[in-house]
Amino acid sequence: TGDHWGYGKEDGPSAWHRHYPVAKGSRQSPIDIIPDEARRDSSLGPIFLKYDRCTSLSIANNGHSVVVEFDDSDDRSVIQGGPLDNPYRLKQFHFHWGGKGCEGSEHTVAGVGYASELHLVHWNAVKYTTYEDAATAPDGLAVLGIFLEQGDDHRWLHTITDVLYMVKFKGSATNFKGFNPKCLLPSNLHYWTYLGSLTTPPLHESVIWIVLKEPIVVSEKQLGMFRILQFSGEEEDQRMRMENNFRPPQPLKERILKKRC
Ligand SMILES: Cc1ccn(O)c(=O)c1
Ligand SMILES: [Zn+2]
Repeated sequence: TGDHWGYGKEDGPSAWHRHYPVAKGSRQSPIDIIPDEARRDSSLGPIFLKYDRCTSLSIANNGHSVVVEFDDSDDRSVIQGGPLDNPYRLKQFHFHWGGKGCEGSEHTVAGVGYASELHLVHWNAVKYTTYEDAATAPDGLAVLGIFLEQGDDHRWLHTITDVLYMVKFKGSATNFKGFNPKCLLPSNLHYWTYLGSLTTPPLHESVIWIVLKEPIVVSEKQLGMFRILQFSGEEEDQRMRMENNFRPPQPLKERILKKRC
């Protein structure tokens, strides 16, 4: 049992449509962002990230990425403003990355990918009772996407990379309290926004995407730490290094990409 999908040749993004036909839907993610084609929308205000009282709980390897889970039992940490009609509660964040020296982001900008992409997943607890309900609703989730560019060491990312050895195998998890993802934000919160989907199965078309224009900078050494993770469990014989866990861009179809400069 468990997930039958992955990022390999047989079970990767090009095969996901067999079990998840919405993969060929009208609002799939990620997309290639073409800045010149993004429409400036005067109704789009700034986004506000109220993470000061956030409560991280654990860090885990779910066989597809490394995920930091938060206590989302109240509105202590939310994203609001921008394209959002109400606050969305922070539930988890995770990363997508490539192989050594290769691109690994999900969104691309004018056809160019970044080394990695951080996704902060929030859900609409005003309209929906549970995350699961929100995850299937057209305005249920808001995911903040942040590009990671290779360069100097990131001052705070080591807080995460230092504990990755504890969640090397699929299904492993450990306590991870007191981490505030505010330290992973770039200085400028200008963004693109569009209506899309989860980028992993079940690929629900329930995400209001907010992708920041300014990447954060992390070192190749820090990126390399993510590659000690394995897709496979400790008991499985073939060792499968966790890398290239990204879905390529999907057709924009009838959607408009908007921006707030
Ligand atoms: C909810 C969810 C699940 C997977 N990914 O990649 C996302 O970006 C968001
Ligand atoms: Zn993601």
